[in-house]
Amino acid sequence: MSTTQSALSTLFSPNLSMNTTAPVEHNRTAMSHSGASGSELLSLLYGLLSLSPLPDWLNWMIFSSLVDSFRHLLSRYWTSLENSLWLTVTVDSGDESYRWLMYWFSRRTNWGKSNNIEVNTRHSWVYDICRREQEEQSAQIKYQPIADQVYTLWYHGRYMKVSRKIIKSDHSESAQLKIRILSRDHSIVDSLLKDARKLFRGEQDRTTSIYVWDGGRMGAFIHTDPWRCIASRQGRRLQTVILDHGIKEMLLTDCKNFLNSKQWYADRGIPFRRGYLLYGAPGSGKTSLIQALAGELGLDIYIITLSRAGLDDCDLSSMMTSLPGKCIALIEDIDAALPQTVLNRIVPNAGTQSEGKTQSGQERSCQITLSGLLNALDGIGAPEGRILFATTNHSTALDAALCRPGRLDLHVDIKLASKFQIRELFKSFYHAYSAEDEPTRREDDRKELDSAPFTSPGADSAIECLSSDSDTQQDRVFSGFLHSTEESVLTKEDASILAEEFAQAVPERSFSMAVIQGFLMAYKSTPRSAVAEVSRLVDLKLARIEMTGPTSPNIREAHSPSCAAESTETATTQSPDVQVE
Ligand SMILES: Nc1ncnc2c1ncn2[C@@H]1O[C@H](COP(=O)(O)OP(=O)(O)OP(=O)(O)O)[C@@H](O)[C@H]1O
Repeated sequence: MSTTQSALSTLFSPNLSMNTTAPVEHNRTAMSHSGASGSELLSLLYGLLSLSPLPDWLNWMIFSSLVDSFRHLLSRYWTSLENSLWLTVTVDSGDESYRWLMYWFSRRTNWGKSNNIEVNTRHSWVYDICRREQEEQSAQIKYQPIADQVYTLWYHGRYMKVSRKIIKSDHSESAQLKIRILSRDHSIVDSLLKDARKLFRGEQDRTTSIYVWDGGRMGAFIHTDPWRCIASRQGRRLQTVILDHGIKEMLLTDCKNFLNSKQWYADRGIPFRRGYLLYGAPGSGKTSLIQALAGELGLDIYIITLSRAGLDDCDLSSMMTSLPGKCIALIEDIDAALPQTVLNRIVPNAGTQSEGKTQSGQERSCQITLSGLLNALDGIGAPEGRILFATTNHSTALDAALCRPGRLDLHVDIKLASKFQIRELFKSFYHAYSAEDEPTRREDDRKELDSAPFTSPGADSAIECLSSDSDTQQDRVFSGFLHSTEESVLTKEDASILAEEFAQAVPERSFSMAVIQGFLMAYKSTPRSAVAEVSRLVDLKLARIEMTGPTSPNIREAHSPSCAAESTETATTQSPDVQVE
């Protein structure tokens, strides 16, 4: 047997020994394992080549190319056969459904049984829910598929393979989920996506997640998602935010109308974005209102911290473009983050007026320019569908270009507490549903507590340390209201009567809701004392809160002249259905 013939038999079957010097008998025996068709074909080729007048080396070349083509054909045939049997779905991490599916997979019990598992706190939306469940119900933490590992599972009686691949490029990193289902029925994919979405949304509806931007980095590691979930919790109820009549309702309706108007915007070629500026004194409820609205609208909050060290226009732009389709983007204290030079043009020392929100340290590291911010808000890459909320204690410090419609469409003045707010806050402190349920016990408790002289240590010391004119700064160990641990519940009627008395005594628009809340906190167990002692609140030096925002109507149009500088841009009112006071 020639060397060529031996090589032929070796090449034909990959399972055979690559030892070309092995005896023919051995190779023949081995070949018999590769099946009758293989050996017949080999014999045929062998016969043909032995007749060939060509030299051995040429025969060998012809044969190897023939075998190669055959293999190639076979693998193509096999792939198309496989493709016809399997449905393959690939989902990129940028797509919303990626999250649904990752969450759905994290809930499959077989991840927990696998030897290779990954707990990825980066996708902390998934992780947070699991953690919360664990805390609340002692449930087991679920895991997600590790990268480059194939997992198998059954879904509705269909066999399924799942793998996750990390795709790296020079500057970015993303992930791709590949799902293969042994089925030819496309409806199984629909069903899987619907199930995953339902599970995800069902969980999401109950919570508001708060995200911060970290550029996809966590320590030295680069991750796919630049937003990190820092908290996932039940949204604050809108009823617990007490504002003057109509403000909450107006904002909620406006947000809802906006979210339902996607087609309307598309038809007119208007960018589908909406911005709100909430301005007013510190502690008047701006952040609380945004949280409550997010809960009511079922949206997550993405916090954009402009004062983040080293953040520049480029980062800001990628921050904005990486926002998901539907969310609330929140820029708190938008004035405090802008460079001093921008603010000084309008309000000298604006950066130092805000209580506790001076720009010290920030201005040095802040590399955001006004034009960078303007472009990020409604530039070419700015995402559609998002709602932007910006808060400030100095609305007059903001550049008119920033306040114009399209960037901050609606401006709402959240003022210091009105009589109505004071009354309602008082009621919410001392009236609870349980009062009706167990009137007798509560009434007894109340009588006992209220008949006692004013002894609440928290209230007493807080008032002592805050009210005395002779107090020197050095003598004070703390300032503020101590929190009383006990609480008292009044009947609805009693709560209303006392609330009225309390509201009468507190001057309107002089205190923020946060200050009044702090005061009442010290009297949790003694509502009557809160009323009796209210003059001490009024006398507080602490109450010298400077209202720096305009005192004009609560809501103003975005192109209101109260935006300090004249804008050279053309103001276009986007939504005709805005109710302007
Ligand atoms: N209108 C309100 N209704 C109910 N609680 C309020 C209201 N305003 C403020 N509070 C309470 O005061 C505290 C501070 O409120 P919040 O952070 O929402 O104020 P803010 O206006 O965002 O303040 P800042 O401008 O300093 O960020 C919270 O504990 C909140 O519960």
